Amino acid sequence: MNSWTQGFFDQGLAVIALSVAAIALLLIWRSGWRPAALEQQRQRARLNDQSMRILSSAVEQSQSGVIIADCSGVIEYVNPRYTQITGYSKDDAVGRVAELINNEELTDVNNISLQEALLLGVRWETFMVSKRRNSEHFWQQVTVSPILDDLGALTHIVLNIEDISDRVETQAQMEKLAFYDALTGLENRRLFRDRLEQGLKHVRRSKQAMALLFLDLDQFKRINDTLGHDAGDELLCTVAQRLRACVREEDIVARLGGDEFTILLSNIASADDAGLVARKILKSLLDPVTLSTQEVTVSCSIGITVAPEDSLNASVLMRNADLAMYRAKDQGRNNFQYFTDDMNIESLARMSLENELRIAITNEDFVVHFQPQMDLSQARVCGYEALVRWRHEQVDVIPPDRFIPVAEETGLIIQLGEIVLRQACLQMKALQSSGISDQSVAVNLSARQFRDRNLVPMVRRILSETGLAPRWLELEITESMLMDNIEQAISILTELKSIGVAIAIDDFGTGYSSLSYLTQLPVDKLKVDRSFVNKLPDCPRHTAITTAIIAMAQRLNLQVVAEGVETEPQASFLSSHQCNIQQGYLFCHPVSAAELPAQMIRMKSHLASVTYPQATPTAITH
Ligand SMILES: Nc1nc2c(ncn2[C@@H]2O[C@@H]3COP(=O)(O)O[C@H]4[C@@H](O)[C@H](n5cnc6c(=O)[nH]c(N)nc65)O[C@@H]4COP(=O)(O)O[C@H]3[C@H]2O)c(=O)[nH]1
Repeated sequence: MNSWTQGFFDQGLAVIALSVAAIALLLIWRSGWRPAALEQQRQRARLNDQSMRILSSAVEQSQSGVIIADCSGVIEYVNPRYTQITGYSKDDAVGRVAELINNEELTDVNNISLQEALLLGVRWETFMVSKRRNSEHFWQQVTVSPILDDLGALTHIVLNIEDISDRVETQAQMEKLAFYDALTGLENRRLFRDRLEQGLKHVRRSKQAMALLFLDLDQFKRINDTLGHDAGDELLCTVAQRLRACVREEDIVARLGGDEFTILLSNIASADDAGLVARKILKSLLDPVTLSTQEVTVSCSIGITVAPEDSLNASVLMRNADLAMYRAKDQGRNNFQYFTDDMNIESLARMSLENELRIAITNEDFVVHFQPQMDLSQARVCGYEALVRWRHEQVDVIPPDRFIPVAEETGLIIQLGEIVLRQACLQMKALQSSGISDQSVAVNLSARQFRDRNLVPMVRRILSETGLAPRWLELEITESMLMDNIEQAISILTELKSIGVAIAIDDFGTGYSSLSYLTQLPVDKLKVDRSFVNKLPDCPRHTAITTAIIAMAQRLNLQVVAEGVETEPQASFLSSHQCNIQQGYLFCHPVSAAELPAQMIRMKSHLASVTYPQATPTAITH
């Protein structure tokens, strides 16, 4: 081959080679194979793999149970948490139809059915009770998410399951705390009020009657104080059970607090039905209750109001029933009373009395009257009882029986008591300055004052303010005040005695005092109640009681005072039985301080004209 031929041949080969390479490149190009794209594709596949791995490990380790089912609901996958929650393993679940999917009744919180949600391709959520493999029920929150293909057709369904049993339980407990009484398990005031409102709506619609009963246990405080709070709690639980047993399933029984209960009787035929239930309750409560070792009997007072007759307003009905309950208490307890309109009038009058009393206390519109106490053995006045009167603009003078109970209930007695004590001490001090000696003044303490923490400092302060020596002040407390809590009473009395004042027990004989407790009390005087004195000397029972009290006082070295002495035979009987200190209309009515000097002259001449029999003291054998 010549050099040209050789050259031509070489050139031809090179062209062919280039062409082949170009075609090959073209083919490669057309086939889409490019080195960079190939690399990208590989990378994408790697990323896909990686994210699949991440996703599947996230699903595997998820704290929610996950089920993946095909479009017909057949389970293809469940994660370990699902097994943990339900107890069903992968093998148990895969291949089965997820029952949830085929349940056409299921509706989510937004009121859309599961089937509708799957059709629409939207998320669906609900809360439901389900069963674990071991048959235990549990609360679950289920979220269903449909997986659609490019054309929007359903290919798979993903179910997320949360075990919310603990949350539901906590919520239920919180609701219980908010709506139920922790001690008795009965509904509380809040829920009762709600039920009452609901009940009233029903009454308005159906025209059916409904009754509201308000119950308060009689003397519960005494049981609580004497037997302790645990016994009190036990009693309240027993009462709650008995109340529930007296009414129908659909009736509501609630504890408002303390010893107050309410009952809502729905759909009653007539108001008499409520009376029947009240009678049943009174009877059932009278069965004795054994509290630890002690057997007690409890009664209650019940007020009844009826809707729509009395009102269709919840607050009014509550107030009506409360007023009727107080009427039942006033009627001697252990009975029931229906609400009547006059109770409203009474309560309005009481409210206005309370308001006026507040103003009177601010203005100190009170005057203290003094009733002399006579010592018949020495024919002289030995002291006075201070008795408060309210100087009212329109009524002139209001007696204490009308306003002391209101002052006591409202707590105004604390301020009023201080006003009385100050006036009494000032007056006594004035009498002493006018030359009178050997006379003391007795001031009544109410139950609330007696338990007031500031009582002792207040007495001390008034004595120092007025300059009256403590030995000329006597404080009168009633027997029932002592019986409420004997230990506490002893400690208060001991503190009062340490100031140097004397203590008298008023209305003695009306409570249930026994000699054993009387010996423990640091007291100086017993006052025989006027209910015994006024039947002397003819009533054998009252003469027996009076002489027994006098004998008891002597044995305990206590002074004895008879109050309410109205006749000479009463005075003679008492002095012949060694009760020489007497007080009553026979000698003098309670009078203002200004009237006292004139009364003293009158009494002196009275005492000079009568001789009272004096008993020779009998030797007391202990
Ligand atoms: N039938 C009759 N009654 C007589 C006779 N002698 C006195 N009385 C009345 O008997 C009451 C005696 O007072 P009390 O038993 O402590 O009973 C007192 C006392 O419990 C209470 N009270 C009066 N003043 C005060 C006070 O300042 N504080 C407190 N906490 N209570 C007071 O009001 C109650 C009634 O007081 P008053 O109406 O002043 O009634 C007084 C007095 O006027 C009598 O011979 N026959």
